[in-house]
Amino acid sequence: MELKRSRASVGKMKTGAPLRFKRDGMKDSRAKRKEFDVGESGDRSQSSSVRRSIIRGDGVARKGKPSDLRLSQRKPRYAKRGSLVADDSNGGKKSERIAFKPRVRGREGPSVGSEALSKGKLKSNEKKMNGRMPKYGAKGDSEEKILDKGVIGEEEKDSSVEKKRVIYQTRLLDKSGKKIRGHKKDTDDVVADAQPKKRKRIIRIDPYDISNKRHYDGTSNKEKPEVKEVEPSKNAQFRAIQPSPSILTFVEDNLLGRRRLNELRYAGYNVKLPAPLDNIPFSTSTERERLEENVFRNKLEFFAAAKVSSSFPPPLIPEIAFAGRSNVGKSSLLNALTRQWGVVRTSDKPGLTQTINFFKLDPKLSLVDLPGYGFAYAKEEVKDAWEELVKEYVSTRVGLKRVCLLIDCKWGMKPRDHELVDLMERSQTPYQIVLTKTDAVLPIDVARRAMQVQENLKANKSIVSPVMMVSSKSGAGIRNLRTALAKIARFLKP
Ligand SMILES: Nc1nc2c(ncn2[C@@H]2O[C@H](COP(=O)(O)OP(=O)(O)OP(=O)(O)O)[C@@H](O)[C@H]2O)c(=O)[nH]1
Ligand SMILES: [Mg+2]
Repeated sequence: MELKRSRASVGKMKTGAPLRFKRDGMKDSRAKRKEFDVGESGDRSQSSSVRRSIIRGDGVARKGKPSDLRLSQRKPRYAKRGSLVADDSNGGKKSERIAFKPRVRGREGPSVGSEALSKGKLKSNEKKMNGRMPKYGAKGDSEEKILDKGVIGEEEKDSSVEKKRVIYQTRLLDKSGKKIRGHKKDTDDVVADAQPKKRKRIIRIDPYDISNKRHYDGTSNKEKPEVKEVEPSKNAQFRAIQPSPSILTFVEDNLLGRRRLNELRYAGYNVKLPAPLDNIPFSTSTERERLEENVFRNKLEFFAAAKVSSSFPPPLIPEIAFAGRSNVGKSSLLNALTRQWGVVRTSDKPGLTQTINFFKLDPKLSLVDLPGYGFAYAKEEVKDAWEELVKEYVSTRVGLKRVCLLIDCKWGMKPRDHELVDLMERSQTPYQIVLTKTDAVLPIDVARRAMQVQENLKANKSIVSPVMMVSSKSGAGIRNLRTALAKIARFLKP
């Protein structure tokens, strides 16, 4: 066997580039593989540290470093897919692109023949490598063939163009329009693609691997899961409320709920005022004079505060109390009713009013501002004490003519509100529900809330109808509440 040294490789010998050889009579692809195999050892074989020998194709052993052997056993670095190598087929002038070398598992070692592995450690190492490499048997052989096909050079590529006879199965119909089965028709010869076909990627599945399998959890897909009837949320329940026409009319007539300025303007209100509907903040006595109810024209005067029941003033004058959760707007409502802003202190911080405050409005009537219950910026024990005080007041106070139970229109009645209602029911204290801050919600929601409260408490006996709806900010509904409360004063005896 004779090896030809390519011109290009001879030229590169001086510069340390790898050598390339071509055997006569060997297929080009084989020859190139030989190039790769012998590759790196090239001129390094001149090195003094001789440990191994590399067998050349003609059986002559060449000396080289152990690394050379390692490299030769590995896939050559420059034999990557699409890499360029010099070849004398082109006269050594140009570099040519060789075909893709497909990756082949387990057969990437040197393709030296068994006769070549006759000397030294190389043989034993090669054997070791072969022992380590997975053996695919017949498959490996086929892959070897693919490898050979894969590395064919340009010349062989041209020669490997073969004409294939491709048979297409066409559908033929008989006269009745039925399909004639099994008819094959020869078509024209089709020139197959000259490019070598890409090898199909085979994914081997381990039949014993259960890591990716679904575990059977005992329920079959056919069985329909029980559909639990989910109770609609509180919000959904609220949205489903249909207010009565009378409530809706009342809301519209009194411009309750959130309104646009234009709407108020068309209704004849001076929107430049902070509270155009009824309230005139920092009102003077002349403005109070215009109030429709005499009793509310009087000056509101603070006369007592109580932290405990023992410090309640004597029940000489009939009282109307304002109860409710903290920050619901009790103190603000007192100011709005009397058009006397600043007499009763208000704050956006829940828990401002901490004592029971008594205000004299008329020789026949006093208004009582109660501390709130529920959330407040105060210690738990203090809040509990307020609640107890309020409960004691509404259930035992002599001369208490009515309790206005204020409910925030946005949030509705809470459990503590119901507690107080129950208490007043037990003590037969007359109470009236007043929805506050109606300007913060839509008119329809004001109506819904009124409807909801009315429905919830319709069985109660001490409740005074109807449910009042007010806004201390816009003044909506204040006039109606005034009228309702003035009636109490009218029939009272001092
Ligand atoms: N938007 C709007 N805000 C209001 C209304 N009434 C009161 N407020 C506001 O609500 C906050 C609380 O008002 P207060 O009158 O102090 O409430 P309260 O019930 O006396 O509160 P406590 O004394 O802490 O129990 C204040 O910031 C008021 O401006 C109303 O009708 N509409
Ligand atoms: Mg208050």
